[in-house]
Amino acid sequence: MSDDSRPSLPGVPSQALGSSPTLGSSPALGPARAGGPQRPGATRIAAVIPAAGRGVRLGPGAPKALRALNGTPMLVHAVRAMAASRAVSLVIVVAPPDGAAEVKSLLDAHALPERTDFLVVPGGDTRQESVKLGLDALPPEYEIVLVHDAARPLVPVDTVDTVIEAVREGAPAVVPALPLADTVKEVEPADTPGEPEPVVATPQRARLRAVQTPQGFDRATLARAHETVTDNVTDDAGLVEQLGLPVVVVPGHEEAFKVTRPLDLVLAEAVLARRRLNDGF
Ligand SMILES: Nc1ccn([C@@H]2O[C@H](COP(=O)(O)OP(=O)(O)OP(=O)(O)O)[C@@H](O)[C@H]2O)c(=O)n1
Ligand SMILES: C[C@](O)(CO)[C@H](O)COP(=O)(O)O
Repeated sequence: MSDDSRPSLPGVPSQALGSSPTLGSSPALGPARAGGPQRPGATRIAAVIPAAGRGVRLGPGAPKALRALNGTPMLVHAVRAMAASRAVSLVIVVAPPDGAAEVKSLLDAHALPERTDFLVVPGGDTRQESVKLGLDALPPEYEIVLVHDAARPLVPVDTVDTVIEAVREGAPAVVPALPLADTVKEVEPADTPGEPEPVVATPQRARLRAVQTPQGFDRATLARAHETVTDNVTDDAGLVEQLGLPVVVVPGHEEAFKVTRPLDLVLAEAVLARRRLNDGF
């Protein structure tokens, strides 16, 4: 059991809405709990969390989003990171296609903020497809949407709020990013793994940024990008770039790193331990 499972916290169990095929054509929009009080006219902001990946690079085991960090599933950390922003009133979790019910139960069993609504929908074969499925479940009144990897469970709330602020100020797409520590080479990829790869170019490092999530969007722009761009790209802002629209960069955070390989789990647990120390627990 995770270190913070709370099977019967008031207000928690009904939030995560299952999207099992038995629930009909709009399963994700089942009996949503009404969100917390909204200022009349306030812009509604939702976060979509693609969590349907297998985590092949992390090695054998449960789907990556369900792996524990300090006893709590990575996905729960990521959901809490989005819900930590008071501006976010809905979180849509895109679950492994065969695991939506399990994800719903998982969210039911963990304490999540009362003011936020939660939906669970099944994902697709690629991250891009999963994000699109999450967007399809977004109720019409949401005007700003964040897309956040479940695999970046420790992003601080200040980073989330910085992204939101830049979208509110009018940017159609916003990415948090950090300068690179390593020099990057462009190579001619080898046909066989392990074969030498000739260097083609050395991009100027000062012009490069490592991009994180949450990425923030004007909802209509992101929906259009997902509907019209057919190339498979590795992040959502890349789709918006292909529409010819500007993408704004704001400062990322080193704790927003992506848990991709086994060593990243070690780092994530160390970050959590440091937070506990700093919080005096
Ligand atoms: N079909 C997919 C593939 C990925 N993702 C999500 O996209 C995020 C970033 O992807 P990545 O870190 O590459 O996760 P995996 O695809 O699980 O990792 P791997 O490539 O090692 O299998 C993750 O939160 C992952 O769950 C998703 O929702 N649907
Ligand atoms: C979206 C992303 O996290 C930005 O860095 C990244 O592109 C996801 O890549 P992945 O290969 O799906 O992990």
